Formats: sequence, structure tokens, C-alpha cells
Amino acid sequence: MVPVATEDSHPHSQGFARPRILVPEKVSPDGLAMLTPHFDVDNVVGLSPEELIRKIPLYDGLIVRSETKVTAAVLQAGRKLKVVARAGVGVDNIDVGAATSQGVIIVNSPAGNIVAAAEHTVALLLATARNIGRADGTIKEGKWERSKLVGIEVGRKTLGIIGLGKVGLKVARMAKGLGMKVIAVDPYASADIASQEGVELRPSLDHILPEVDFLTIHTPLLATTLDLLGEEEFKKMKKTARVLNVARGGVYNEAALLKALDEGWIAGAGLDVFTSEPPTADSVAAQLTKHPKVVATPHLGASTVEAQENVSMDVCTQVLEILRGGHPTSAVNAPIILAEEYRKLQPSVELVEKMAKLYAQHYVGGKGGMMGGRKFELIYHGDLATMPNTKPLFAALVKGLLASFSTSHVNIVNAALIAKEKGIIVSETYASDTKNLLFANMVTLRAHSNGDDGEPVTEQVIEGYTSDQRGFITKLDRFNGTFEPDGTLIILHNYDQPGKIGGVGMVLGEHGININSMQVASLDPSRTESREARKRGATADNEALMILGVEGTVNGQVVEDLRRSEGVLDVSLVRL
Ligand SMILES: NC(=O)C1=CN([C@@H]2O[C@H](COP(=O)(O)OP(=O)(O)OC[C@H]3O[C@@H](n4cnc5c(N)ncnc54)[C@H](O)[C@@H]3O)[C@@H](O)[C@H]2O)C=CC1
Ligand SMILES: O=C(O)C(=O)COP(=O)(O)O
Repeated sequence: MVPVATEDSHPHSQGFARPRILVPEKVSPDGLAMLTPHFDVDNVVGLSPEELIRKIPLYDGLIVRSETKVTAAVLQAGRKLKVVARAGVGVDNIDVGAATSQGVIIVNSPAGNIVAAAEHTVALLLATARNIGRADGTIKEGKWERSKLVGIEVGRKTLGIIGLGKVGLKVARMAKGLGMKVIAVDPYASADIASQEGVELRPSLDHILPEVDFLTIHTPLLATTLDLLGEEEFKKMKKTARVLNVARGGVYNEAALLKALDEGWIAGAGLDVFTSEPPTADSVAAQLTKHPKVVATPHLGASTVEAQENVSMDVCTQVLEILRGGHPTSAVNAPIILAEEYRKLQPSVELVEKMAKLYAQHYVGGKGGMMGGRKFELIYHGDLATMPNTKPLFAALVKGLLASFSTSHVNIVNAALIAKEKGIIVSETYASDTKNLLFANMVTLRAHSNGDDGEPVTEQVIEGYTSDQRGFITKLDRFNGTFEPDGTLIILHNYDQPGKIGGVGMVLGEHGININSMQVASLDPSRTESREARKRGATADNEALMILGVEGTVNGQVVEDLRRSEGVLDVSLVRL
């Protein structure tokens, strides 16, 4: 069992806290066990909406099923929240829009419980056909009612399916196995797949309603599917027809359904889901659950041991990934990046973030520069230029640029929005220069900004590549030289004269700073001088950059002392 903790008793509430995850519903321990070695997981069931809002500010992650309403207020209170995981399919209990604008990633398990949902649909199909609910109820009361409970067969009958998605298709296959004819409506379904499964796709509801003996609906609950079937539609059906709902309460208008049953427009219903769960006393939903023509279950579609293990593993894997800085495999509000793609992109994602941090600290930070209004171009070369999804690289750029200027939590969900808010303009170019490339994954960052006089545009360039999961920078503006962007770097712009290294070493030694690595980048022979360099008259081939990887406390005084050293033109301190 996962340990339960309250905010007061929490073992980490005093010191450095590990990320915390709140699980306010019953979620299978299989997945949670993956999280407990890394995070503090609090499985606290039965929180009221107010209690949830009070608790949520402490948490980095939230894992829910269908009972917890993740409202805009909950998301707003969850200042640390990075991910909300839905251990299941439907996210209609989560305010996805509010999450997106706050950069909170919503993940779900799109396929973990679809077999369970389809099997439950078939269970309700047979239960409504054979009066299983009433038979069970009366026999438990000591009655032996046979003549009142004569059912119908499903074989050779027609099943109508609205929504031929993952669950709908599985139901179709099972129904075919029961010898049923299956017809369906789904504006987005593949006609090929439908015909392969022996399902007739029809153009509209009117083309199935009069014909079906059973009707089942498997769409998500959306504005377009709310009240999809009302009085008018029920009246078009056979009086012997039975309807099923293992999707969401509200796709059938509940009041219309109650009337259709009472008036005898249809013969029965098998219902797993309701507009309020549990149905509030005297609500239409409550009346439906008690109706003699209804077989009702308390939202059990996904409640099998197997489905719960699947969804728990699916979402916990993603939560682990996200809270460690990686990407989900099935984000509801973020571009999906496949695991395979992720492995290929991740080193470049790290490189781009570091290039952006380097840019921000070397060219902007400490120089009174403004990030807003700058234009950036990310140019992908070689294999990178063929990646179908470069959104993570775009996000890495925004994250790196803002890291030293803002506490905004940038991710692939909100990167474009935040860049826009900060006035940063980013474009992406997929270069076709595969020939003569030294490395398979190269990326160039070009920045355009206003010069010191606020007028024409100066361009800075940072170029790099990844190899063997490591990132390297090969070009910094007019200078070529390869170095690994890692740790604390001092970048010295100096005249390329003998004795320079010794002088710099002495200054650093006086401050007790060790040099771990050193690279000299020399002027690119094919360069064109920047406008500033031209202004300085520094067109001779006697400039260089010295990039020092250092260890120790590098404060403003160190930078000042280095700047005063002879032959040094400029110094910047970069922490990556
Ligand atoms: N009762 C339960 O415990 C469970 C319920 N569900 C619910 O089942 C539903 C379906 O899930 P999946 O099959 O995984 O979704 P899916 O996304 O694979 O399929 C939904 C299908 O509905 C179609 N659709 C959307 N609007 C439509 C419309 N107006 N008319 C006809 N078709 C329309 C879509 O084109 C899509 O093919 C979801 O609402 C989900 O929450 C899923 C699992 C368990
Ligand atoms: O996955 C879905 O959409 C479901 O409806 C399952 O809901 P549950 O996780 O059982 O509360």
C-alpha cells in the first residue's frame, strides 16, 4: 500500500522536499510503486473540492480518475503542478484549457482500459436483452419470476454504434462474434477499417436509428456530443430497441431518455455513466438508475484488475518521465513525441537549451540587454532537419532564453504562448544542406537584435552538434572552436597574443578558482565582421575567444579582475 501522509505530518515538509504527487482516488499500486522511490506519493482518497484546493499547492503532480474535478481553481492553486495524469481515457473532468495556459501537461492512458470498456458494454448489452438485473434482484428477494423476465436474443439483431473509435471498434468485433449485424456513424472513422471489420458506416444518425435493435455510443463528451440523442431521436427508434451508455453521462439527454422509457418509445437501457456521479438524490440520473427498464452500474466500465494495472502503469511512467524533465508519450494538451523520436531528439533538446542559455548570458545578461523584441532562427541540419516534430527543440530554446530572466515554467505545451508573451520571435528552418556536413545532428541558432544605438540589426550565431548523446558548440559568433557547454564557463574575448593564458591563469589562481578545461576559438576565416567589430576597427586576425571550464566561486570581482587584464577585450560568465 502506498504510504499516506498529510501536509503536517509529511516527513519532508521541513527540509528539501522531493517532488510530491497527490493521488486522490483509488489507482492501482502497480504504477505508483514506480514513483515512490523518486517522489513522495500521497494517496488520500475522499477529499472535498475545498480540501483539494487547500492541499494542491504542495504538489508537483496529480493523478486522478473520473471522480476528481480538476477545475481551473484547482489548477490555479496548484502553483507547483507540472503534470495532471488521468488514469484512464476521458479528460472531461479536467479543465484542459486552464491547464494548457498554465503549462501543466495533461496525460492519459488512451488504450489501457478499452477492452474493459468494450466488455462492459457487451455485459450491459446481454444484461438488457435478458433482464439480468431484475432477475438477480427478484431472486435475491426470494421470488422465482420466469414468465415476467422473458428476454430477446442478440444474434442476428442489429447493433448501431455511434463513435467507431477504439472502444467502438472493439465492441463491433465482439458484437460480430455474437452474430450481430453492426452499423455505425462516425464522421472521422476510416471506411476501410470499418469494412474490414464487417461494419457498415452510415452517413448520419437518421440512417441508423430506425433500424437498430440495440444502440451504443462511444464518443467522448464534447460540446458537439452533449445531448446527441434527445426526444426526437428516441422517437425515431423501434419500440423494442435498447440503448447502452458506457461513454459519458450526457451524450443521451437524460430527461429525454427517462421519458422515452416511461412512454415506451424504446424498451430498455443499460447505463454505466451519468451526468452526476454518484447521481444526486431525486435527480433524473437517480431516477434512471432505479427505473425497472434500466440495468445500471456505477461507472464500472474501466473497473477491471487488468485495466487498472494498465492505466496505472501508463500514466505513472509518464509522470516519472515528466517530473524528471522528459516528455510524455500521450499528452492530451501537448504535441505527442514518440518514444523513438524522443531518444533521437533528447541530446539536441539539451544542446539547444544550453545554446539559448549561453546566448542569454553571454550576449544579453550583464550587458543590460533586453530579450523581448529579439528574433531567433533555429536552423536544423542533417538528420535533425528531417525530424517530423521539432516542437521540443523550439520549447528548449524558449526555456533556455528565459531561464535567467523569468520563473516561467516553460515546456512543450506553453512554449509558443510564453515566447509570444515575452515578445520573443522564433522561427524554425529545416536546411537541406546534407552534403558536406561533419555531423549528423547539427543546429544553428541565429539571433537578430537591435545594436547599441537601438538601430540596425546585429546578428549573432551559435552553432553546435550532438554525437554519442553529448552536445558540443563549434561556433560562437565569428569564432570557431569546439567545446562542451557544461558547468561554469568563463568566456574571454582577447587579443590573440603570447602569454595570455598565463595571465588569466594567475588571476584565477589568486581567487582560488581551478581551471578544468580550456579551449581557444579562433576567428572564422570565412567570417564577415559584425557591425560592432567593424565599429571597433577589430578587423585584424588577432582576436580570439578563450573558453574556460572552471570550478570554484566566480563572483563579480573575478570577472572585473579578468576584464582589467592586459589584452582582454571582454569577459562573460556563463552557468549552464
Ligand atoms: N465507462 C467507462 O469506464 C469508460 C468510458 N470510456 C469513454 O469511452 C469514450 C470513447 O473512448 P475511445 O473509444 O477510447 O475514444 P476514441 O477517441 O478512440 O473514439 C471516439 C470516437 O468518437 C467519434 N466521434 C466524435 N464525435 C462524434 C459524433 N458526433 N458522432 C459520431 N462519432 C463521433 C470520433 O471520431 C472517434 O472515432 C470516451 O468518452 C471515454 O471516456 C472509456 C473507457 C472507460
Ligand atoms: O477512462 C475513462 O474514460 C473512464 O471513464 C474510466 O473512469 P474511471 O477511471 O474508472 O473513473
